[in-house]
Amino acid sequence: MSPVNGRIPVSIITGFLGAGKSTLLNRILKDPAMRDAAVIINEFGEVGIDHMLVEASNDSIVELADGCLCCTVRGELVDTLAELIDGMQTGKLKALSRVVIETTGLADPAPVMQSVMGHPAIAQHFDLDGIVTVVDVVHGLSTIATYPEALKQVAVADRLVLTKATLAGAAQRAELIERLRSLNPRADITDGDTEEAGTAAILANGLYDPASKIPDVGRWLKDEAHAGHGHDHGHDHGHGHHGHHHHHHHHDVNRHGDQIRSYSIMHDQPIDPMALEMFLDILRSTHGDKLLRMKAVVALTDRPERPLVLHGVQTVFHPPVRLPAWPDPSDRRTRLVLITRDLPESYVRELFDAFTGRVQVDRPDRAALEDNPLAIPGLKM
Ligand SMILES: Nc1nc2c(ncn2[C@@H]2O[C@H](COP(=O)(O)OP(=O)(O)OP(=O)(O)O)[C@@H](O)[C@H]2O)c(=O)[nH]1
Repeated sequence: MSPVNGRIPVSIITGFLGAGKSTLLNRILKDPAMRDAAVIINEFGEVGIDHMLVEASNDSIVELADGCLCCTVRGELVDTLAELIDGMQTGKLKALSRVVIETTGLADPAPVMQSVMGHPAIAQHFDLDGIVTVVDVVHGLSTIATYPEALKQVAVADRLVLTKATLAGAAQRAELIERLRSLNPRADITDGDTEEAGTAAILANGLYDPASKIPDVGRWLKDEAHAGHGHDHGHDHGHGHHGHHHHHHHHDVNRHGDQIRSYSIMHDQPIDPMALEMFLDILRSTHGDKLLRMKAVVALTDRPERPLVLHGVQTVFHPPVRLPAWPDPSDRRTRLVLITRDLPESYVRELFDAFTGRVQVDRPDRAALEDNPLAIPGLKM
């Protein structure tokens, strides 16, 4: 793959929380055609987990050495793209064949696209080469109906990749496809479990053409162009966003309404597997519907040197996976990142503390909760 017109193709992988973006990206990165690609991963929450998982779950150390470059966005997307150009011009980076941007699950794709298409200095060097939207067959329909971001992600796609079909029925899949077609008649629809879905070819979709999309897409892009680059997307409300994450305004979780919150929990000591299981059980059974996304890398008392990776997507908890080792052996702290709707951080934190032994005055501890799960603080909210 060599850049067209001297400009570098940029592909965006988007899709709602937990749809399977990173899983797909990990597969694509194994394609030799991705050797000279740069990957930009956006995530929110003050603790990064995605970069650990992307690196850990593909043998990308080799791919990195081969020239596949992984970087986590530190500032705005535009700055990052500008840095890539600068790196190539000063010889610090070899010529890139492609850039792939994985957005957060709540990303409104319009500002991301606008960064590439609407910024003169960037557009001189990069061409938007397609938007791949990952849609989870289990949650797709309800997610599109509930979250405008999910609907936009589908409407702007050049290609839709369906995941988790084996966890859903054929009728559910057919109904989803019908809805996807009504929102986006032209996008190619690819099954995520096919070989084709895991290759670089699905990123190459020809140059982006808003005219072929439903009329709203053009309007969204115009809205973003009007909004300019320096506008304020919301306030911090004192939750969760520190340091460089202030710059992530494209992905500021607070842009998505007051009820949606992202927060993280860190823990220094290995956790008893039973305690973890009970914490998750109670969280899921009492408030699973409010848990949009949970990602965790956990040190268990049983083999703390091999962290457990947990993925919760709404009410579905995927089978946990043990990593062979910590991505960064010098930091073996447990991290949980949660994205919730109408579920306060204090509730989750107190529940976690109750099971991991950080008992507080006036709060039920683990023994009390095992006796009477209804003693959970906030349960009667
Ligand atoms: N059964 C099944 N599980 C899948 C499939 N694709 C992804 N998963 C699982 O779904 C969970 C979430 O996948 P990710 O790839 O992390 O999803 P994501 O879209 O990157 O998540 P966010 O970055 O949080 O938005 C993981 O446990 C994956 O193993 C699929 O096609 N089938």
